[in-house]
Amino acid sequence: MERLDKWAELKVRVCSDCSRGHLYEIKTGWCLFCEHLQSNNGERTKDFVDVIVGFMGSEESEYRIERPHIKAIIMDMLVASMDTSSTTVDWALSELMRHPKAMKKVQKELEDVVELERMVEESDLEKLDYLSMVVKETLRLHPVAPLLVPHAATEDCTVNGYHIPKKSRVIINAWAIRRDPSAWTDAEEFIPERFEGSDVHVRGNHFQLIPFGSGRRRCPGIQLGLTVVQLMLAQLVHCFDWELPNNMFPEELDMSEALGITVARAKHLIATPSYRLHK
Ligand code: HEM
Repeated sequence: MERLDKWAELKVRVCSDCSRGHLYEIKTGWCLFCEHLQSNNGERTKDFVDVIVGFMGSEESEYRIERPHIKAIIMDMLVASMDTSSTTVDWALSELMRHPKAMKKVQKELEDVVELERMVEESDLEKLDYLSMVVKETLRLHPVAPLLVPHAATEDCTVNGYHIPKKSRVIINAWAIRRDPSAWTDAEEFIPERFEGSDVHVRGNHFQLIPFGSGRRRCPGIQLGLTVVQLMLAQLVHCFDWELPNNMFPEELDMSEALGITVARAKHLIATPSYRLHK
């Protein structure tokens, strides 16, 4: 009910330049496109929208991009990036709270690399090896899109003796692969150290770990997704110590999964932060 009421409050605003209606807040009176077109004078750093707007109506470019395409691309990016990234951070923080030793190890790494006088920055991430292992292990245990996205065979093929006719719908169970005992020891356990000295990555070259899929239709947002998740998680555990409510023991934290296209925690993670930086 609450959510419906919120939608009812939303008013369609009209851009004062192109006169099209938009559902989002228009700060300048212009919509996203007109805002970008008006301020495309080299004074500010170009963003992603500037780059695609630059292709609009261009005769020379091999791409024919117009407003509806840009809207669809931005919508695709928002839908594909928001839940996936935030859910991964939620699972990572939950796992760290269930494993206080791992939490201490990440915080110690952050203290050594960043210290406690400032916040973590994106440029610090490449030096945070243990944090990167924690994120990999989280994506192994909690692939947010457990069945990836349905694929279709473009030609007849045979995999492991199974014939797959052209145009069949193929669904990959990434969730089951990550707990395959022939690929992982103690598959159910959260052990970031398993990636120490290992070249197994999440980018789709190692089929035992494919939280972003693999091949030409794998997630195109891998780099952005990993950066956002690592930076958010680093900031949360660098800036704050976290405590579970009612003196709950770490192992009592409920890790049940909710069913959905992306698999989130069934119950919200409730934890109390206390600030730990010196500034
Ligand atoms: C932790 C973060 C993320 C995870 C775990 C994730 C995971 C996935 C997975 C599993 C797929 C399906 C791949 C397949 O079926 O083979 C996918 C597709 C996709 N992702 Fe992500 N994603 C993340 C972040 C992002 C971000 C940040 C963006 C863009 C800004 C993005 C854009 C897309 C798009 C556009 C597709 C569809 C690709 C296609 O159909 O060709 N994702 N993602």
